[in-house]
Order: sequence, then C-alpha cells, then structure tokens
Amino acid sequence: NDTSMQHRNLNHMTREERFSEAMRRTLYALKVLLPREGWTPVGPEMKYLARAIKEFTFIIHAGVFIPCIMSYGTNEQIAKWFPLAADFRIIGTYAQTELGHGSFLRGLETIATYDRANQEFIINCPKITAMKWWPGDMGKSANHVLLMAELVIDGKKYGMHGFMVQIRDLTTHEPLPGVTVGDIGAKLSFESVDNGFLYLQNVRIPRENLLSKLSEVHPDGTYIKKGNQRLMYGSMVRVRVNLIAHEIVMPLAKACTIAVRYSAVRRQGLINPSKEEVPVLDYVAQQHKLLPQVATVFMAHFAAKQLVKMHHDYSLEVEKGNTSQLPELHALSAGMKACLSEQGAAGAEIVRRACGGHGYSCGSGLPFIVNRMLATCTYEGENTVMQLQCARYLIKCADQAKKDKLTGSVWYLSDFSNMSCTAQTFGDLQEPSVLVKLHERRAKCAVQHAGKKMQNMVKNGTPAHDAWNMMATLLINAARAHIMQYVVGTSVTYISELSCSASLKKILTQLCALYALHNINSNCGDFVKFGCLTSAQCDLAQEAEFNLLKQLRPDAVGIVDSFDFTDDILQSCLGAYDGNVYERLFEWAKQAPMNKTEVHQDSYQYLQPYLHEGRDVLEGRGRNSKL
Ligand SMILES: CCCCCCCCCCCC(=O)SCCNC(=O)CCNC(=O)[C@H](O)C(C)(C)COP(=O)(O)OP(=O)(O)OC[C@H]1O[C@@H](n2cnc3c(N)ncnc32)[C@H](O)[C@@H]1OP(=O)(O)O
Ligand SMILES: Cc1cc2nc3c(=O)[nH]c(=O)nc-3n(C[C@H](O)[C@H](O)[C@H](O)COP(=O)(O)OP(=O)(O)OC[C@H]3O[C@@H](n4cnc5c(N)ncnc54)[C@H](O)[C@@H]3O)c2cc1C
Repeated sequence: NDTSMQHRNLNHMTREERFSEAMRRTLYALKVLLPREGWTPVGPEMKYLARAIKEFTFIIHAGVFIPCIMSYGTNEQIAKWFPLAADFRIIGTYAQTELGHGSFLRGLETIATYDRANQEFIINCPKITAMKWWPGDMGKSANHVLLMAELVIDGKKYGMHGFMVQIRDLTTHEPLPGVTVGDIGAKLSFESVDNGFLYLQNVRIPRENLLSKLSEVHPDGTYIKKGNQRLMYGSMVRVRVNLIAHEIVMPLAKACTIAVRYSAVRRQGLINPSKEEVPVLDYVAQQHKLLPQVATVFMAHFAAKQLVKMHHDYSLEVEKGNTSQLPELHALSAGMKACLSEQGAAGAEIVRRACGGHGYSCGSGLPFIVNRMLATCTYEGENTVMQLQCARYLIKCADQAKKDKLTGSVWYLSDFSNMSCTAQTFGDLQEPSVLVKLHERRAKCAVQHAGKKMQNMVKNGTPAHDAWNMMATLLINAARAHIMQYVVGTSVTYISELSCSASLKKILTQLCALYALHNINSNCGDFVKFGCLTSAQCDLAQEAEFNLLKQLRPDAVGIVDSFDFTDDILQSCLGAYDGNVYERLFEWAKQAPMNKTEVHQDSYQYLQPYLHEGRDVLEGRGRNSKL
C-alpha cells in the first residue's frame, strides 16, 4: 500500500524511464522499506521483492554478485566486500559471458596475468570476442564486477577464476582508466535492467582481489589449489536452483491468474445453441490450454522446494569438505532449470494465446511475462547445454546401475522390478502411484535407449564424441524424461506429506495427476515405444485428463486466486480482481502516450495535403481522380 512502491504504467514509459524507476523503487524497498536488524538482500526478503515488485533492478547484484562473494571469498574478503555490497555501497555484477563465448566456459578469453614484481593481476580482453557481454546491472549501475577470467602465471594457464574488479569511480561513477563499459541496447525483455558490455585493457588489480576460497596465488606467484575446482561453477548451480521459484514458478502463476480470470469473464460463442454465450473457460479446449499450466505452477513449486532443500543440505556438506553430492546436484539443477524453463515459457505463451486479441495487448500484462520468461531458457546455462550436462550424468549412472544399487534422484535406473502398467480404467490412471511408476519406467527406458544407441555406434567404430553428438536429441529427451519423473515423484511425495484439509489435498492431488497425465498425453510416443502403456491405455490416459479438467473447472478461479497477486503486481486489465476487463482496457488505452493529443501533429503533417484534397472533392470544389 506504500505509494512509493506502486507501479506507473510500464507500457507507457520509455526504457530509460523504466530503468530509472526500477532503480528508485528497488532502492526504496531495500533501503527504506525492508531493512531490519540483521537483514541482507539475499535472504527471504528477496523472495518478497520478486513477488511484490514487477520491475526491480540489481537482480544480479543481489542474486548473483553477493552470493558469489560468499561462495568464492575467504573470510577476510567476505568481511571486506559483503557489508559494502549488502548495503549497496558498492554495486556489482557477475561478469562471465563474453561476446564470443557463453556456454563453453573453457573458451573464455579474458586473461588475468600475474605481475609478480608489483603483486598485481593485469586484466586484459585480448580481442573483441573477449569483451564481457550480457551481465545484468553492468551497463550503467555496477561500479564493481566479479570477473571470471583465465588465470595465467608465468605463461601457464590455470583455468577460470573469480576476480573483484572496480570499473567505475566511487565518486563520479565515471569508468576507470582501461575500462570501456555501457549498455548493450534494447532486448526482448528486462527493459529495466542495464545488461552491459565491458572491455578491459590492461586494468591492474591487487593480488588480494583474486577470490581465494578455492585457490590462491602467493606473492612469489606460487599457485595453491585449496578445494574442488568444480566449486568454481558453484554460483551457477545456486542460481539455477533459486531462479526456478523466482523466474519460472512465479511468472507462470501470474500468467495463469490473468488468463483464468479473463477466461471466466470473457463470453464468446455458444456451446448449446439454445442457451446464451458462454465464458470461454467452459470450452474444454480452453481448459486443456489453461489448467495443465496451472498444475505446472504447483508441481514446479513443489519440485523446486525439494531442490532448494537438496542444495541447502549439499552446501552444509561442502562446508565440511564433502563435495560428493555435487555431480548429482549439478545434473539435477541443470536439468530442472532447462526443463522447467522450457515448460514455463511455453506455458506462458499458451495461456497468453488463449486470451485472443486482448492477450496480444500489453494492457493484458501477458507479453511482459512471456518475453521475460523466454530469457530463462538462455541465461544461467542455455537449455540444450544444460540438458546435455544432465544427460552426461544419467548415462554414467546407467552404466553404474548394471553393477551397483543407485540412490538419490537416479535410483530408478537400478530398479529392475516389473514396471508394466495394469491400468484397466481411466480412474486407475489418475492414481498418483501409477503415474509415478509410469514416469520412472519411461525415464529409465529413455536413458537406456540413448546409452545403447551410443554404445552400438562406438562398437561399430564411431568415435565416442561423434556418437555423443549424433545422439544428442535422444540424450536431451532422456534428460527431459528424468526431470519429469523427478517433478512428478517429488510432487506426489510432497502432497502426501502435506498437512492440510482433505478438500485442499484433493485439489492438489487432482492437479498433480493432471500435470502427469498432460505430460503422458503430450509424449505418448515414448510411453508406447518403451512399453509403458498400450495403445488402449493411451486412450484411457486421455480420458483421465479430460475427466480431471471437468472436475477442476469449478475451482479454476479459486485456485489462481490462491496465488494472491495484487492488481498492482499483475498490471493487467484482463486479470484484475474485479473482473472489469473492458472498462480497464479502455481506460488503459486512453492513457497511452499516443492519445495525449486528439491529433498526432507529427504524422498529420504527412496526411494533411491528401485529406484536404479529399475534403475539396467531397465538398464539390475539387476534381475526383481517374482511379
Ligand atoms: C537468484 C534468483 C533470481 C535470479 C534471476 C536470474 C537473472 C539472470 C541471471 C543470468 C546470469 C548468467 O547467465 S551467468 C552466466 C551463466 N553461464 C552458464 O551457465 C555457462 C554454462 N556453461 C557451463 O556451465 C560449462 O561451460 C559446461 C558445464 C557446459 C561445460 O563446462 P566444462 O568445464 O567444459 O565441463 P565438461 O567438460 O562438460 O564437464 C566436466 C565435468 O565437470 C562437471 N561439471 C560441469 N559443470 C559443473 C557444475 N556447475 N558443477 C559441478 N560439476 C560440473 C561435469 O559434470 C563433468 O563431470 P564428469 O562427467 O567429468 O564427472
Ligand atoms: C537476459 C539475460 C541475462 C544474462 N545475464 C548474464 C549475467 O548476469 N552474467 C553473465 O555472465 N551472463 C549473462 N547472460 C548470458 C547468458 O548466460 C548466455 O547468453 C548463455 O550462457 C548462453 O551463452 P551464449 O549466449 O554465448 O550462447 P552460445 O553458447 O553461443 O549458444 C548458442 C546456441 O548454440 C547451441 N549450442 C551451444 N553449445 C552447444 C552444445 N554444447 N551442444 C549443442 N548446442 C549448443 C545452442 O542452441 C545455443 O542456444 C545473460 C543472458 C540473458 C539473455
């Protein structure tokens, strides 16, 4: 209710206005509204911020830069930089991606050369492709970067390391010598974020600015490795784990709120010719578009909670020096981020499209959500690359399953029990335990199928790396199948253990079954090909899904209301709580900058001569044309 937090109409603002307004609002929230004893901007309040503010900035500063200081800094370095960053007295970003490389980190070209005589690192982008490109908050806001660069000592390369580099003057905010920095220009979304470029030419930093939790360089240039070097990738794991809730579950919930509420209000066409026009939500086709996406919100939320818990437990183990869970966590976080962002972005577009013409209007609030969710498929690990990382781990586990009993998320790869489905009715296929088993079996077969194909190719003389490349599509499918079984399995467990009313548990169980059945019906080729379902059982699976749509239809609006987004955060004429869609759309359009004058003088000057000729003809003073 604080008017300083209210959003002006984003669509009627320029990009620079939105950038400035987001900074004002974010700092107001973080420096005035939220701080209390012991508060830091990376704690639970960030969840509130992501929920309460449609456009805020310093996402990378708070969501990546500060956590990296904790992950990669020594206690002294944390004590120096964390308080400054947490208090916004320095603004940072995570500068890893370059103009020439983003996915293949071993290809990054920015170099940090140790200068023993001066006990400094000389940071250099040797060519244009080495320039840092994309990091959020970097173009105009950040005055520091956590720079990921190749460490070089006496000509020897030591791989990617993290360096604290100041890029702007703390008084004037001007770029420092050797620093060329700016905004990379208009993007598909994130208008309020200054994703930037950074060209560093012989910038010198003290030896102490190498973040040295995992490795350090002594004054004489001796390199000391102190921990599992894969922990250098740890920041990306943490962001992948955390972004699912912020950037996938929450935006999809907003999109579903808008689309379901609008579909309950929008009357269009007849089902029974003798009755009146129906709300489009009564069309089964519309339910089939919207309700599985509503179910996805819940299932992704439950699975993400489990992943966050796993990451938390793993982090405690790492503090004790035990990194044994890292491969499993990397594979799961990479796969979950890729598959849920793919589903979420596709789902947001499906529900946008289900709102007809008004879904194409920015006044619906849907294009903002759809465009922003598209980025989740690329940042923090491009989805294909992440799915292949997940598949790499699955193939290794499938080999190991032949001799060992596996545990963790891949346990089903060593489950050789009879998993055939005995479902005789569509009710049997709504059973959570049946749906879990079906997904486990499909995943196990998909992983084994991809592995066998590659093994046969290698047996026939194909080099392993070529077999891997040629089977990439099967490997990606195996990763998707693995994540689907994880999401369904963890959701069923989560709901069964949830202490809530029977009526709520019934709805959640129905939503879980809907999610699983929608996934089966969207991938029934796999389920038949791997012998999980007969063709007749596939028919039952479709009947089971349609039956759930019918059961959930009466509660659809109540379910999305439970997401409890304010009208201010939805910024939607279609999804406002009062349902006054048409009055809101008209009011919104009238406020458009295009309508600040009745006649648009700049364009009228081009039209005027021709309109006056038309006037003369119609008033009998001019000659009509020969057309
Ligand atoms: C906050 C909320 C709001 C958040 C809001 C968010 C806003 C936007 C934030 C965006 C910020 C960014 O985009 S920051 C930039 C993000 N960039 C990325 O994610 C880059 C993606 N690329 C990579 O991570 C890497 O290049 C790989 C993993 C693809 C390849 O690395 P590589 O070194 O070549 O490794 P590779 O040969 O494939 O594998 C070698 C071994 O390392 C293991 N390995 C690879 N990666 C990892 C890892 N992360 N952790 C552990 N282990 C790993 C492999 O499993 C393998 O083990 P074994 O099989 O040998 O045992
Ligand atoms: C909104 C946004 C915010 C970002 N914020 C940051 C940030 O704060 N900090 C930061 O460092 N970076 C940031 N990034 C950059 C982001 O991390 C990279 O864009 C991402 O890692 C992908 O790398 P790339 O763009 O170089 O694509 P590339 O790696 O060049 O990939 C291009 C395409 O090639 C294909 N491909 C690539 N590798 C493989 C493979 N091994 N197998 C099969 N296909 C492959 C894929 O189809 C891929 O889409 C951001 C990006 C966006 C869009």
